[in-house]
Amino acid sequence: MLRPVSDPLAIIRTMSQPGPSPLISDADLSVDAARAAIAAALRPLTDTETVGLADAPGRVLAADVISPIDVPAHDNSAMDGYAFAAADLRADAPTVLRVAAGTAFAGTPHAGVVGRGECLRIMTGAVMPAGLDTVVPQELATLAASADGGLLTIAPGVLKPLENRRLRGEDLARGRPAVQAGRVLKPADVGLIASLGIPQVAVLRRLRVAVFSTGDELRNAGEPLDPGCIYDSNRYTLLSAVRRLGMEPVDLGLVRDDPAALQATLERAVAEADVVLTSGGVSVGDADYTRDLLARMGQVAFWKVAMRPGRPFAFGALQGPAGKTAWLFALPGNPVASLVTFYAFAREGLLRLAGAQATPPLTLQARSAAAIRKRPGRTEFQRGVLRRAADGGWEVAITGAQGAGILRSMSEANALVVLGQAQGSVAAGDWVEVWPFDGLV
Ligand SMILES: Nc1nc2c(c(=O)[nH]1)N[C@H]1C(S)=C(S)[C@@H](COP(=O)(O)OP(=O)(O)OC[C@H]3O[C@@H](n4cnc5c(N)ncnc54)[C@H](O)[C@@H]3O)O[C@H]1N2
Ligand code: MOO
Ligand SMILES: [Mg+2]
Repeated sequence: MLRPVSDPLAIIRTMSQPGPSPLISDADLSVDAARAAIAAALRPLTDTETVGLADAPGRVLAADVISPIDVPAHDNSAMDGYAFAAADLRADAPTVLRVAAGTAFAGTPHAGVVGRGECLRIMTGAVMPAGLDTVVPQELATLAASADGGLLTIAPGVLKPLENRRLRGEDLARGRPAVQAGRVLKPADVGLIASLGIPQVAVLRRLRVAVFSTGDELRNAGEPLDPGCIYDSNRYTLLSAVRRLGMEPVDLGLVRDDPAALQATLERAVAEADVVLTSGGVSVGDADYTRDLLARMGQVAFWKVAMRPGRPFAFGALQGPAGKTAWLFALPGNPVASLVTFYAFAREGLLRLAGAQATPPLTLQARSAAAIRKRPGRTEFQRGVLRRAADGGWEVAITGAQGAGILRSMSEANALVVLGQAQGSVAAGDWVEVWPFDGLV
């Protein structure tokens, strides 16, 4: 069993000391203040494990990888052609070189000596023979037979000295950091580490994220739909989002609107995971028990954010019966609000806990394809399709009705359109901020 490395309750307590802190307030926090508070509270886990390179993509590197060798390990040819000494290259007249015996292949260095006035047949990646420093690609030279082998002619001006040679250590010199701790390893990182001859790396252990849905009306897909009920979508949305972030989802299923059942599930979630993601029951309805329970089982930093959708969103920490603690993101029940608050808050928080470096959403500016009505006061996250306009620039179009329960609007979208708290309506052609979904994975 891995131990939690930071104490969520202690951190939340520090944040909630009397003073200018905006936390533990019932007023709506701005999106930026909520994000900053979450970032300030969370400390990355430090438990590490070793994985082979094949299992490394998507994992968070735990320590800098330092290159133990020069890459490449030797000067080598960048082209198939002929190697020779730059001192033999003539700028004003054809360069004529005698072709020495043998060939330098990648993996089989040439053993002989190549003298001045000579060249050697060489393949891409082959070690540059001693004394040679320039390669002419075969298509830029003419080979003619001669009595003692062959003669190579290079016309003036087709090549500069030292061209087509790759230097030892030019990719990475020995002792240099190759990949830094905190990197979420992508294919190029894994390849770079392999190029250093390192077969396994230390990564942070996967963050465990418990997910459950609350509500008497919820049924699992595959079950009959009783009157007044709906199928649970949030749990599948959130489990997918957690998995896409490379973390370990813990599926705790459906929980009825019953305080005892909810408490039992929360306690199990705290025992089994680093983070608990709930959806539903955080508003003010008569069956919204999550909020009160959270306040009893832990500390809640804030309840409400000045945003649409997603206003009833809570962040805090929970303590289980055995003293174990876990972070809590209580997301609103409306399906769009649930995923928007995941993207706006939970995603970055989870990545930070997982030890990943700089993780804000990738944003860009796009022109709005049509007018968008908005009142100042809350940040709005509308769902949009980002595409290239006729002039080649980015354009975004809203995906129809934007109700917080219309999950289709999110499914058809490939981006969120983020309209700032103070902003009013947008005219067609105005620039708006966009968070492409690809940058949120
Ligand atoms: N008087 C007020 N009522 C509401 C307010 C408010 O400020 N004052 N806020 C509204 C907003 S905004 C939202 S969002 C919701 C949040 O409600 P809860 O988080 O308490 O969620 P529930 O009441 O449990 O459900 C709301 C809605 O979402 C559906 N739902 C819930 N869970 C799921 C799920 N796993 N899969 C699919 N759909 C789900 C649920 O059936 C309800 O329709 O409160 C507003 N009310
Ligand atoms: O979070 Mo609510 O979605 O604003 O309806
Ligand atoms: Mg409710």
